[in-house]
Amino acid sequence: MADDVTVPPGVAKARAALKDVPHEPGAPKQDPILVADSVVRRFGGLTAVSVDHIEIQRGAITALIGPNGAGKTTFFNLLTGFDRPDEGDWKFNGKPLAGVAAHKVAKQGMVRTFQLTKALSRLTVIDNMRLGGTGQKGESFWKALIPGIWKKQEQEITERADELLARFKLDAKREDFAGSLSGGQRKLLEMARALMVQPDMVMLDEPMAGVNPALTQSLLGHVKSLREDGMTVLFVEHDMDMVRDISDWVIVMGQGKVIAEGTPDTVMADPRVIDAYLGSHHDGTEHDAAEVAAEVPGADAPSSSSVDAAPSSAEGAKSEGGKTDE
Ligand SMILES: Nc1ncnc2c1ncn2[C@@H]1O[C@H](COP(=O)(O)OP(=O)(O)OP(=O)(O)O)[C@@H](O)[C@H]1O
Repeated sequence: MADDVTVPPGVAKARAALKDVPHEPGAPKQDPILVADSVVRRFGGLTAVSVDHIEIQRGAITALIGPNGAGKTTFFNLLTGFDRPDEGDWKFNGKPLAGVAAHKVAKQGMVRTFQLTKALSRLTVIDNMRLGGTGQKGESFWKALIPGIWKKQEQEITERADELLARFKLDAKREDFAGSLSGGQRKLLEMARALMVQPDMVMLDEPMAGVNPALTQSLLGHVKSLREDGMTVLFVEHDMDMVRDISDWVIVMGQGKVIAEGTPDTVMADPRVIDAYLGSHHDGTEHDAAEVAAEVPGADAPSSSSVDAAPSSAEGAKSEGGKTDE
């Protein structure tokens, strides 16, 4: 490809690592940062997650997609310690992490973004950042009791927070209440806050939800820059334009299982994937053809993020209680 000359080093490295990986569920990776086996989560009679094997390539951006109810969020919650599996094991950086509590998972270097809760909306932007910095790698309770060390650490946390606010162009909002930010700025704050713990892997939950198309490029740029900084990114997203734009690899879930894996182009043309999305609409309710086409990755959807993003935006606004950029 002619434009390969200008491919940034992080992209080139991720592509090279994934070049020979077979496009099939559970495919082994060259250098996986996360390996999970036989992860099952049931809610009563419903098996929400039943993942036999999954590997996430270090340094790459991997998208986790699938129709509504496929089990993506539940799987995310399990991996990050916010929910417990009925069965299953996984290792992060070679260390077992199954059943480990969320704050300890973050200390190991795997962190997820969170939508701003009402309580956090009432804090200033800088206080949100400082809060994100507590529980850093190496921080101990006993050290925190010694005033000198505590003060120094607090100063370091504030310096790091200010650096990140500048990087995410939120420095002008430093003293504003987080609740006053637009949808896109909130997403930037969520990402910046996650970086306070200097993670190896960042997990983003619908980073495009509630984001005005005008801020989309800036947000995508920030996600890509994480890869250039050597971080691994795993994200759940319904916006297929974003998935196509930034993913090195795509993992598709359907009814709790991994049903396909591969590069964005191959996955989105995979009949199993298209079937899974169409199948999710075989629920007895009537759906507009354009609505189905917009959500099915390989279908001839009117290519518009706004169509894809519409349900996510509504969800984002609903769950955050905040305003979107629109
Ligand atoms: N706490 C819970 N109690 C009971 N059922 C649950 C619970 N959480 C999730 N489920 C069910 O588990 C299944 C998987 O849900 P999950 O939210 O993980 O899917 P998803 O792929 O993230 O969907 P979406 O894209 O709509 O967010 C769904 O059928 C859902 O109703």
